[in-house]
Amino acid sequence: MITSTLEKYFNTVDSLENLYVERLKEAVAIPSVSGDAAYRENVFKMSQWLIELFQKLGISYEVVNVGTQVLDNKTLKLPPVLLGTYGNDPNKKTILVYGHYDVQPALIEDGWNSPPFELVETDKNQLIGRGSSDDKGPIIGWLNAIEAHQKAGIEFPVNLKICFEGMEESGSEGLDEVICKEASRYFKDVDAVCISDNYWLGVKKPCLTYGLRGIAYYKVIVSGPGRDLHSGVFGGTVHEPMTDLILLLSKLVTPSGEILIPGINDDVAPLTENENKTYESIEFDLNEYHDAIESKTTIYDDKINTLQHRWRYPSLSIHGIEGAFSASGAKTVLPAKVLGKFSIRLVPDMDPERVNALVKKYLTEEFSKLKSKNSFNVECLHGAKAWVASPDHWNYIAAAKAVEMVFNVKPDYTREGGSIPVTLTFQDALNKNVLLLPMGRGDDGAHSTNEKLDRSNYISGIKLFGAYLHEIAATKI
Ligand SMILES: NCC(=O)N[C@@H](Cc1c[nH]cn1)C(=O)O
Ligand SMILES: [Zn+2]
Ligand SMILES: [Zn+2]
Repeated sequence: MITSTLEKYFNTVDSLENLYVERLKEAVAIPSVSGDAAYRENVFKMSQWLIELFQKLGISYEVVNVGTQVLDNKTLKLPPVLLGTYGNDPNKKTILVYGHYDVQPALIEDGWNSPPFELVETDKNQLIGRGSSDDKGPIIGWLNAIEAHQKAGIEFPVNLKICFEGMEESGSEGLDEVICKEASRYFKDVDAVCISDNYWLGVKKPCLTYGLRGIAYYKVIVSGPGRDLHSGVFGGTVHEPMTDLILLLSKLVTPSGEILIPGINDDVAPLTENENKTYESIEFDLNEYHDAIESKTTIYDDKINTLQHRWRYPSLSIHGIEGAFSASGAKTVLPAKVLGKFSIRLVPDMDPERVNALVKKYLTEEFSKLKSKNSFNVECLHGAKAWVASPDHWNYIAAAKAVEMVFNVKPDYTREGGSIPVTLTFQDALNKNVLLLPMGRGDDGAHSTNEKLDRSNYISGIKLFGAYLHEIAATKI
C-alpha cells in the first residue's frame, strides 16, 4: 500500500523531473573516463561536482585519497573515493549505497548518433549520453531522492552511507583497501548494502539482482622490430608481431564461445537441479534480446541456455589490439609492438589466481609453438571473483515491496553477466547482505554506442530508491 508520505514523495519527484534531467545533463558533460590517462583530470572534476552536490544537500563527507597508478607509462593520481553520510539517528537503520562516477570511453566516430558527452533526449524520451545509465543516472538518483525528501518536507527514513568511486570501469583500484580499513569505523553501523549499477533483464519488467560474474582482464604484448616497418621493404623477412598476436588470440575461444584454455572449466560450480528450475519462471524474450544487440546473432536460440551462458558459465571476449593500424586507408605498415586485450568472465567457484596461472601457461606454450623470435608477455590487469547473495534476506524483501509499489508488478530475481568487483568485498568485509537494484533497462547499451537511460526509468528509479528506503525503515529485523 502506498502511504500518504510516499505519495507526497512521488509527487515531489514528478514535480522535479526537469531539474533532475538537467542535473544528469551536467554530469554527462564531464567526460570522466577512468581508463584513459588523458581524461583523468575530468574524473577529478566529476568528483568535485559530486562534492558540491553533497554540500548543497547537507550530506557530510570525507574525500579519501587512494594513491597513484601507472597508466600508459605515466604515474597518475587515482580519483578519490567519496564517503558521504546523511543522517545519524541510532533509532534508524543504516543503508550503504555504492556507485561509480567514472565512465567507459566514448568517441563519436565509434558510431554515436550525437556527441557522447552531451545528453540529448530523443522523441521516445530516451536520454542518450555516456554514463546516463552506467552509472551517473543511478548515483545522482540517490542524491535526487534525498533532495525530494527535503523539498517535500518528509523525514528521511534511514541513515544513508554513500560510497562513490571513480575507478570502477578500470578495476576499482584502491577501493578494497578503503573498505577493509573502514569496515570497523565508517561502515560500522551499516545494516545492508544497495548497489544500483546494473540493468533490468529486458525492457519492461524490473528485477532484483543477486549474482554477478567476476572478471580477469589480460594484456598480451608481442614486440619485435625496434620501430614500425614498411611491409614491402621488410615483409617476408622479419617475424611480424601482429601475425603472432592474431594466432595467439585465435587460440583462446571458438566462434561458438567455447574457451580453449585447458582446465578453465574445472572449477565451475556444477548446475544443480534446483538452480536449473530457477530459470524457467524468469520472463525473458529472445526477441527483446535481439533488439538490444540490434541483430539476431545469438549463439543459443533458447532462453535457458542464453541465461545460463550469461550468468553461470564463464565466457572469454577479445576486446582489441593496441598498436595495430585501424584507421581508414591502406597504410602498408608492419606494427613493431602490439598489445592484445581480452577478458574472461568468471563464475562461482572459479579463482582468479588459478585462472591466471592457466592462462599464462597456455599462452606461453602456444607462443613457443610459433617458433617466433619476437618477445611475448602476458599480464593480468585486474581480477575479481563472482558474487552470489541470498535473495531471501529482508533487504530483498523490502526492495520487492518497493518495486510493486512503483511498478505494480513483482520483480524478477536475476543474476547478471557483468562484474562489479566491490560487491563481494562489501559482502565479505562488512558481513552484510548486498542487493543490486537496477534503474535502467536491458537495452540501455552500457559500454556501447548511444548509451541511454529512459526518462521514465530515471524518474521511476528515483521513486523506487525512496520507496525502498521507506520499506527498509518499516521492516522489523
Ligand atoms: N556496470 C558494471 C560494469 O559495467 N562493470 C564493468 C567492470 C569492469 C571490469 N573491468 C573493466 N570494467 C564490467 O565490464 O562488467
Ligand atoms: Zn557500472
Ligand atoms: Zn560499466
